Amino acid sequence: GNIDLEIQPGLCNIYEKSPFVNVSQIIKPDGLQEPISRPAEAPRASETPKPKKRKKLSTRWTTKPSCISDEAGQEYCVFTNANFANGRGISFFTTPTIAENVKDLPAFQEMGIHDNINDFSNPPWEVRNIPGRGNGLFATRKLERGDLILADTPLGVYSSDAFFPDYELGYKYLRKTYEQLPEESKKILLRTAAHNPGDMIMERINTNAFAGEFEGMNHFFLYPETALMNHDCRPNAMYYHNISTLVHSAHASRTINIGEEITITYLNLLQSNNERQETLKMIWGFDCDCKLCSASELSKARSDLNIEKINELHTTLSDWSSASEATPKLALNLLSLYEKEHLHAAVGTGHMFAALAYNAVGDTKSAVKHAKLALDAGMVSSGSVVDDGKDMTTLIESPKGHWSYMRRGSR
Ligand SMILES: C[S@@+](CC[C@H](N)C(=O)[O-])C[C@H]1O[C@@H](n2cnc3c(N)ncnc32)[C@H](O)[C@@H]1O
Repeated sequence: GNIDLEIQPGLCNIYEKSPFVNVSQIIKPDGLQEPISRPAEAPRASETPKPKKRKKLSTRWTTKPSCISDEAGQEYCVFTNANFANGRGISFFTTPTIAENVKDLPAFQEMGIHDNINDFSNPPWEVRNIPGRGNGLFATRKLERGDLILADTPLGVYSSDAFFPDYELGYKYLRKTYEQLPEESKKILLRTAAHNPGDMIMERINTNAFAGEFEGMNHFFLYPETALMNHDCRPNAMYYHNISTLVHSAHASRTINIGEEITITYLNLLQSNNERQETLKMIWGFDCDCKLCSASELSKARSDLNIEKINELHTTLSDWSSASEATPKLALNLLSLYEKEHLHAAVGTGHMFAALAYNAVGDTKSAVKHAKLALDAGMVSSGSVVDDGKDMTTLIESPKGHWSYMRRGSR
């Protein structure tokens, strides 16, 4: 299944949105990574980025693009830059317009931007093969919350529209995205799992790729090292995807002991046990036997109830209308539900809700406290770390000047 990425300025967020019909897919979104919705008119700190000095790199495609078009005449081409990310290479299968825009991204423009990325010389994990789940990553060093697990760039970025008009032809072009990569990268790509027989590249996209909107169209991103992580419904790692650098990174969301498997979630965790298990079976072809999936019926029912409450609290706390029933107390309830449900990765989001809820009733002291806690947890709390982080920083600097101040009056 595809992991669904919602792309935002500078970043993209991974969670379930529009499912990709047709493609069975990749890794799924994480319901915990949704940015907190703010009132539409709220000024966003992220709207005034500082201009960066950029060193121009050569961004020529290293292979002449080859193209197909659909019935409407829309062209999709294979674009490869074998020098991308210090020689790792990258292929796109997308429209010429998008390929042109991509060249302007910091990923292609900023010298040295990938210098510490794709470095697997001394990782805090090793790959182990476990019967019934294939390869997985296991910690070889103790990791603390926030520690980097890995950061990689994609070997392929594929528009979901590119290969559907005619599968046979589409697969031929998918094959080119692979063939045109450097030899070493081809090997890395082939090491990823394909859980169904079929087209060699398509099936790897289905099993491993993240899906999301990119330059206004749905795309799949194949991150080959990220792809080594197995799923758990209460994972110990969180990931985020930076759409301007094309770097995907995973961090520990709690302490991970030596020998423990490092896991992420493939789907929105804020669903019931049955929903999650059905999706995992249907899209990734496995019966989930993680701790939560194997718990007693009673524990699962309790957990489902907590998840329902969490979803309700998200809705209430995101309501900035005059009828809003949001209070700081509800935000604290939310935080304790995350704890109870072992949704470690969500703690930052919970503090963010609390900071806003306190500030909205004029308790600036508690607001600043929670904003600081949100920032502390921030690295792993949210797909929109950049925006939310900036928002929290603004709140800490001047709670009374923040858009949320007294928005809900005093209660
Ligand atoms: C992104 S890959 C993960 C790495 C994969 N195990 C490998 O060998 O490269 C996704 C595939 O791994 C397997 N998988 C992931 N999580 C699993 C789990 N919790 N239990 C069993 N199989 C799992 C499934 O076959 C799934 O389609």
